[in-house]
Amino acid sequence: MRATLLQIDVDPAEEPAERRVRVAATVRAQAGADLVVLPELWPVGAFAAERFAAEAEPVEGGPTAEAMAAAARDAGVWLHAGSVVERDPEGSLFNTSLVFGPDGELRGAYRKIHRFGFDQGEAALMAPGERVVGVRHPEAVLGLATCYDLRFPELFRLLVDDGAEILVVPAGWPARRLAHWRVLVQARAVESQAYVLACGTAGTHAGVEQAGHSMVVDPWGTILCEGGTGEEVLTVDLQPSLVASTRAEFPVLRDRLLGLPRPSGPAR
Ligand SMILES: NC(=O)CCC(=O)C(=O)O
Repeated sequence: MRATLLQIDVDPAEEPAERRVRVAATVRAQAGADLVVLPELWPVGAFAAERFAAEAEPVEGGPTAEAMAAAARDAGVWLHAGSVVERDPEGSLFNTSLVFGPDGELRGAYRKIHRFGFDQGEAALMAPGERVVGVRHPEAVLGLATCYDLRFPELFRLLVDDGAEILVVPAGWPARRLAHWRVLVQARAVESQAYVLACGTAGTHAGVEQAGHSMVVDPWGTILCEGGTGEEVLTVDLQPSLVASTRAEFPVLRDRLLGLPRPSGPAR
């Protein structure tokens, strides 16, 4: 199974509409891939909070969704189109990831559950998602998470319990916390015994330098590829059967002790 991560440079000098055209052309150039992955909020930038409301769009029929559906169809690829600022019919905003099949049909949408910003930016402007989302790709079950979600292993446990074999994580991660990113991506792969495809943005927008360093990690925790800091296309071959064989040979997930009582008082 060939996976391609498109690490996109979010340059504020390029308008979202121009970026959509450029990214759609890059997706079209990936014919032959089994899965193409884009980063979090690449049309506007994950930290460009002042533009979220103006760039918000519906999940179906919005400019990013339309452009990505057409690009997936033209290339004949499964496309995790990263995320967009979604505006729902009631006017609430969400950070929503979209997955399209090779026919251009929307196969899954995930609203980011953990919003970043500690009461500012995304956390102040967007509503949280409330649903754990998996998508059945012909080769493996995809488990969806977004950026800051990486810090919440309990979400990944739920994804694994729902059958996820490839965890797909679009991100807009700052360079300042690159060390966290690398550890967290690897940790989610090791504890889940799953592939992690973590696709970040490059460049600097809203004064926040992006880490880049998109990564693919296998179920044993081995880093199969890692990007640099600029715009980049990373292609890697995955072996989905490795998920089941790793879980069978080293059955750590089987040893989970569920239902432990919560501590009844402070530890002494
Ligand atoms: N876009 C994000 O979710 C950023 C997350 C982040 O910067 C962090 O967890 O650190």
